[in-house]
Amino acid sequence: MSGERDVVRSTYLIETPHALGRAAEVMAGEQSTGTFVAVPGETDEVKARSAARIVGIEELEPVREPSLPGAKPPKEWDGLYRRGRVTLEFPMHNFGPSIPNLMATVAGNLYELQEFSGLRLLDLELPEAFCRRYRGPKFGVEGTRRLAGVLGRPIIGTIVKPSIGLTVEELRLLVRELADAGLDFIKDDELNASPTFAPIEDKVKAVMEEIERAADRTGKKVMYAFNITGDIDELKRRHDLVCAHGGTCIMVSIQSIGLAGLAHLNGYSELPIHGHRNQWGMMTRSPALGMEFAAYQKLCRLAGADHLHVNALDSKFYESNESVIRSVRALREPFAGGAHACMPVLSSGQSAATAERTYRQLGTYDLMNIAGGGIMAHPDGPAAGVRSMQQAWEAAIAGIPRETYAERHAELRRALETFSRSG
Ligand SMILES: O=C(COP(=O)(O)O)[C@H](O)[C@H](O)COP(=O)(O)O
Ligand SMILES: [Mg+2]
Repeated sequence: MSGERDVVRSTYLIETPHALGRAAEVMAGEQSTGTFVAVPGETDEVKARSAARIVGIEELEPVREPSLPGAKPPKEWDGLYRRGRVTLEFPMHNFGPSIPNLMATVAGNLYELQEFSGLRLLDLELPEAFCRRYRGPKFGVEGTRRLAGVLGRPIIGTIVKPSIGLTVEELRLLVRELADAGLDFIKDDELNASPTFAPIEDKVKAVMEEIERAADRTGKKVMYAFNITGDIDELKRRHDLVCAHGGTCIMVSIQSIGLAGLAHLNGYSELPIHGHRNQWGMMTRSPALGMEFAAYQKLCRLAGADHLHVNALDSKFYESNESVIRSVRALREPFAGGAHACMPVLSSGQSAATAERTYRQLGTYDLMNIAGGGIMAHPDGPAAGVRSMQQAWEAAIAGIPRETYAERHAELRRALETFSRSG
């Protein structure tokens, strides 16, 4: 809905030695018209114009130990840290449809308030005005599929491994092998943007020569996500460089360039933007701090991420499969009156051994499944690694048990022997 008085709603999990209502008042006050003491300028008119409102408090089970250090209890205290879900409503005219200023309001100083021993942003409800200001992904799932030429199955890809250290000539040979093996997508690791021993200018030239040569042979143009992460002026130069060489994708570390950097890039980008969420762990791993992916992904999508990392099922990271499944589903949900279609990127500890369960649990193949070690470390080499991933997904989509399919597909069989983990 859009109107005279658009509002943003933000929902938090809080933990506090104070009464929940008192703690919610502190949050609402500090993030809008109030401060630690009443100031004369905070008139009724000012409050009517700009104060945040508490629109929901739901009490949860209290705890005896604080999740975070530094909370200061009231003088009279029963020793409990109360927990609850609090929803605040902010008039949007306090910050306008501006992601950087929205962040300062809904995810700013409130994390430091001494009234709290835990505070986590769970979700955000944004008005349509955000959708009008930020255009969101230009390619999304459809556009990426069109450019990569992949329909009816996931986009299967790899991360160049070793992540960092290959010379341009070593990279060239690897790309040649992967492209010849029929891989859909290759990406730089987040550790590898423009190392001085393999500057991006040389990398792009060599990689695109190999990709074009393979396309001439096979008719298939591999999508390569070049990591263009850098300072703001470098983003434009590097984007233009990739375009000039016929590249079809760029990648950025979203936290490194910031959401405003991403939105700026999206303003002129002619290519799908592959959003890598490294550093996200420090914003989310503590359950009593940071934010949920439900909130974060909306901001990334508005700012223009065509692809967004969600970890993966059975990955090498701490995140549970349930949480990954929630993230994939969240990316499909429209919000703020727009679709912002964004492709989930399942990456981290992936291999032919992870495909079957991934498909069974997600029930969709509208995703990118990307395996670094799972392709590079195939016992018969990267090309066999590519084929093993393709075979694993063929079997999964056809509903054929992977062990059955592996009887007639040697690459899959060898991959399962190598990468299957218990559990
Ligand atoms: O950063 C990530 C995930 O994002 P991305 O995969 O895009 O880099 C992982 O650490 C690895 O790189 C995945 O490699 P592997 O498949 O060897 O675990
Ligand atoms: Mg990586």
